[in-house]
Amino acid sequence: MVHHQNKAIREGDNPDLTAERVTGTFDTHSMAAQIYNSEAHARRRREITEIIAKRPELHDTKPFPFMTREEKILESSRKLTLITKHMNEIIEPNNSNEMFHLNNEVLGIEGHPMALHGIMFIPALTAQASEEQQKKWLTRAINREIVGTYAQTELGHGTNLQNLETTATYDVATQEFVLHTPTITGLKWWPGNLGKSSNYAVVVALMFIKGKNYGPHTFMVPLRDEKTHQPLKGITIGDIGPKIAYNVTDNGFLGFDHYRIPRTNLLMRHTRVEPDGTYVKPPHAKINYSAMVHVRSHMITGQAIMLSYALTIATRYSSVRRQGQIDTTQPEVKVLEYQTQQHRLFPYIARAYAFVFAGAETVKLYERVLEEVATGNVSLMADLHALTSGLKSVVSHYTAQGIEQARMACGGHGYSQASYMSEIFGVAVGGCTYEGENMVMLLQLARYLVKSASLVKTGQSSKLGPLVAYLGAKSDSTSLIDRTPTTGFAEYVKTFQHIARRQTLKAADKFFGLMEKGEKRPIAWNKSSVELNRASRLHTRLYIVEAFVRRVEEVADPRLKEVLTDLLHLHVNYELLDMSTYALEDGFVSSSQLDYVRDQLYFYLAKIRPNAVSLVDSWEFSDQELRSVLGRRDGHVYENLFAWAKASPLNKTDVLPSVDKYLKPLMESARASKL
Ligand SMILES: CCCCCCCCCC/C=C\CCC/C=C/C(=O)SCCNC(=O)CCNC(=O)[C@H](O)C(C)(C)COP(=O)(O)OP(=O)(O)OC[C@H]1O[C@@H](n2cnc3c(N)ncnc32)[C@H](O)[C@@H]1OP(=O)(O)O
Ligand SMILES: Cc1cc2nc3c(=O)[nH]c(=O)nc-3n(C[C@H](O)[C@H](O)[C@H](O)COP(=O)(O)OP(=O)(O)OC[C@H]3O[C@@H](n4cnc5c(N)ncnc54)[C@H](O)[C@@H]3O)c2cc1C
Repeated sequence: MVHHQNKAIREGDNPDLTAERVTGTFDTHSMAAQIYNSEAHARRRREITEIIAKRPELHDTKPFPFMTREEKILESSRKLTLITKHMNEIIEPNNSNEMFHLNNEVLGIEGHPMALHGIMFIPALTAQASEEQQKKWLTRAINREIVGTYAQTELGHGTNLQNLETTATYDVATQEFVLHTPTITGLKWWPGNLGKSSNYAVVVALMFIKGKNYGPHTFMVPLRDEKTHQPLKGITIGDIGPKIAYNVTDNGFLGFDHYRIPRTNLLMRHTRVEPDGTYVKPPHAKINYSAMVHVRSHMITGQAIMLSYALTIATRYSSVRRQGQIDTTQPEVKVLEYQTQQHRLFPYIARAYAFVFAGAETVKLYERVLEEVATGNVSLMADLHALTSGLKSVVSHYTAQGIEQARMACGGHGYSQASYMSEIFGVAVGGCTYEGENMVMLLQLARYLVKSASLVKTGQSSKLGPLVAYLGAKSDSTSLIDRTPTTGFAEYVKTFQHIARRQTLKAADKFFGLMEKGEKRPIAWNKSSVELNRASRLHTRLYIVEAFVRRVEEVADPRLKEVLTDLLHLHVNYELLDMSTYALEDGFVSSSQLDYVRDQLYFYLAKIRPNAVSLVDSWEFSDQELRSVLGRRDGHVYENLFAWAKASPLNKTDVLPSVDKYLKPLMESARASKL
């Protein structure tokens, strides 16, 4: 048997797809180790996939698009129960990476009844509950004796936390907090799994003590009777209805009617209220926002994975789909031969790699900050907040764009739910909104950039943190791209730094200038906000490029290094063209340099072409995880599309009741009236 570099090759596969895999120049298992940050983790992913493949009870009983929402919820609860029962046979206990993979394989991306339990409820209790509180709730939560969510957003307020309407008023006499929803707009609205699944929630409410508003605080709140699952007295609760996607998750509403909880249900790791109502403030005003920072830090990787789902589907399909000719004397070509198709897909393949590398760095920083905050050191919280705010916005935005490009690259079949593209898009695009609407989060990063710009302007560049140190550096007078013999990326990085620096300083100038002219700070901020967000995007895109460069520099295997270097070339040239307005406007890059950048882009599209399928195969998504007929590993698309169509519930009978009831009588009466 021949050992190929691409480990996805199997006998009997579509030969067009096998031919693509044979040309791969690198070992896809080794690339998976880069993507998943260690050989051990990549291997464990494969082992988990194999275990699941052998357990039919963990497979979908029918394709998700053929199920109603109720059926999907039932099916996902069945599988959730099974994986909870057999968890220790499948994954290492408490390994969140393995749990994430297990969920993606078995439950899929549409959510499940305990999605928020793992993503926010447990992280909130871990970071914000005191040790005593953790003994009481965290162990029960980890054991899944109770199911919880994170209830913050309201019908009338999501972004602006200071104006939430839900109040928690301290009653000194009974040592209780009274939770209350004063209006319809104060109903909690959106929290995942709040509607039907959870019996507890970490609720965010404005805390009032003796008439004083202490702002948003987090409380552990029982919602339903633990035995009967009936809502408790004083609680109004339900599902908010179907959404664009993510419909297995019961996003919910919640109202409180003077609902009492003990004082000790305020999460008190960092903040305390004494029995007499004395408030002990936390070491950082935003420390209670930790569950949001947790998701923002991890969702970068989650988004990269969803982008890669779509790219895997589109790249594999483009290798088996033949349409038209390039040379009219030759047979029809694979659509992947078209430069336009390559240009549509390959830069996003590069972005997906860039995002997953940036995501890994973000999680590392998050874990460091989590450890430091636990010991009272809050010095890096602002940096982490700025970084994750920018990354969640930029990455979710390009992920949604990339998925949509991948869908269109599949032509008509991309529009069928057999491709699963619409669900992948719908779930991923939610990331532009949840955990902070993208524009709002870019503005959070902009606050950090403006402060940094002000240090530069006042000659205090030495005080700049490592993420923004480049703002204090001097630019060359022009970019040296194409003017130096070096094949490295230093000139590109310098050019991105120049662009981000110039835009940041310019936007900050606009903001400070407006204030100097007498505008009040918030008005000046609003009038500068488009320019400020441009700076945030450019800063974040620079960070992503740098994270990509750092990773490529670390890679030792020469075959991997070569293909990753090709991808990085593609990435920097594509990004620079995409932001060429900024590069051209002060003459830092000339139009002839941009011609060079364009040529480089086309060169690397062609160079990557033989590795395209191997680059997407390296993510090692199983068919069960992808849930896409078009993206099947074996490339047998057409016969399976036909089988899928035949399985459509509409094809259970030859004549639908709607035809019997309406269309037949309509046609009959039309015929009769002609007589
Ligand atoms: C291996 C595992 C892989 C896992 C992959 C996981 C994938 C995950 C997929 C999940 C899928 C679906 C789940 C969806 C779940 C969704 C949940 C939610 O959406 S929960 C609700 C989220 N809501 C928000 O994000 C609201 C956004 N709004 C805010 O965050 C705030 O209101 C904000 C920040 C806009 C303003 O806050 P506030 O009004 O309090 O601020 P001020 O104006 O008073 O002060 C600003 C000041 O504070 C600093 N700040 C703000 N936040 C933080 C923070 N978190 N940390 C540190 N500092 C913070 C800010 O920088 C300003 O500082 P300044 O010095 O004044 O400039
Ligand atoms: C799939 C999904 C899952 C969710 N899960 C949860 C959950 O589990 N728990 C939870 O509590 N919430 C959850 N949410 C809610 C989510 O966090 C909020 O919808 C999100 O934070 C945005 O807030 P909003 O809806 O109030 O938008 P708005 O703030 O009303 O945004 C509307 C528009 O106003 C703009 N805007 C608002 N404020 C400003 C500003 N200061 N400056 C400039 N522009 C501004 C925005 O950019 C946007 O264009 C979820 C939402 C979704 C879609």
